[in-house]
Amino acid sequence: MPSPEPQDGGVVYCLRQVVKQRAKGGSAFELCVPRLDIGRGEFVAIVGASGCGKSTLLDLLGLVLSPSRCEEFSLRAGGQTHDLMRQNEASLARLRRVHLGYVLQTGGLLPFLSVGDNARLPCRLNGQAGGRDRVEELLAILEIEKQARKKPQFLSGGQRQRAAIARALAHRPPVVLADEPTAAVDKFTATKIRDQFKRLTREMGTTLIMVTHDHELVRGSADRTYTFLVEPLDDTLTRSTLLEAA
Ligand SMILES: Nc1ncnc2c1ncn2[C@@H]1O[C@H](COP(=O)(O)OP(=O)(O)OP(=O)(O)O)[C@@H](O)[C@H]1O
Repeated sequence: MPSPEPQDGGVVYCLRQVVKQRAKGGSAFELCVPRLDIGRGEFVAIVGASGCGKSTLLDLLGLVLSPSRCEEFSLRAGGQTHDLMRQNEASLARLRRVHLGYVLQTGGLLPFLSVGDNARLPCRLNGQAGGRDRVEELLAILEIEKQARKKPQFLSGGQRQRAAIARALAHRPPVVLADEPTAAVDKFTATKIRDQFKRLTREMGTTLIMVTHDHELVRGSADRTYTFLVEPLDDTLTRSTLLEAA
């Protein structure tokens, strides 16, 4: 499968002193990312216990949340460096649509579309030609080509996750973000999906950023693993700082 862009080892995300504060009820949470550089084609795992800020970090990287403050927060994609603090909603939406792919915990497929139409949707939204062939190829590699005409509800959990992976990769984004993509399947299936996902993204030169609570799943497989140091600062404020795991 050809790469969409040359693998130049360049940085895709650059974060410096990024802080996101969230408040709920009487308590507040602060995610701190002192420094994070994510390279093209890397498989980066983000691991940690419930509530440590994994989804908050993924939502920042997915341009769904914006930092409360930062020194630098940029994305290199499409041959340009985008200062993410200087984009309006429309340009953030465009960056998301063109350059990012998502796999959600439960697939996030549209129930009224077939698996094939779900997977082709990003290509259609981006006006990309060749989506049909590309999706057929991806479904075959992911061993779900026989499910292409079915609605998601008729698939097993593992098949749904594979369909979500096909959809995330169909428009050849430089970055794919996956939030607990194997949480709903057994260990054997999770390992198989992880390996297929990793192989496909590697072949395409796509950066894969995967959130998981399951350290075992990514140990020895991810290029780098990050985790969090969680510190209660007082009765109402918890700070969680991103650290590279040993
Ligand atoms: N919409 C929100 N508004 C305010 N605070 C929130 C919101 N969503 C999450 N939080 C808080 O932010 C903190 C981090 O939550 P986050 O969902 O990022 O953790 P997580 O590691 O992904 O957890 P889990 O593994 O349970 O999904 C938690 O203290 C949570 O209560």
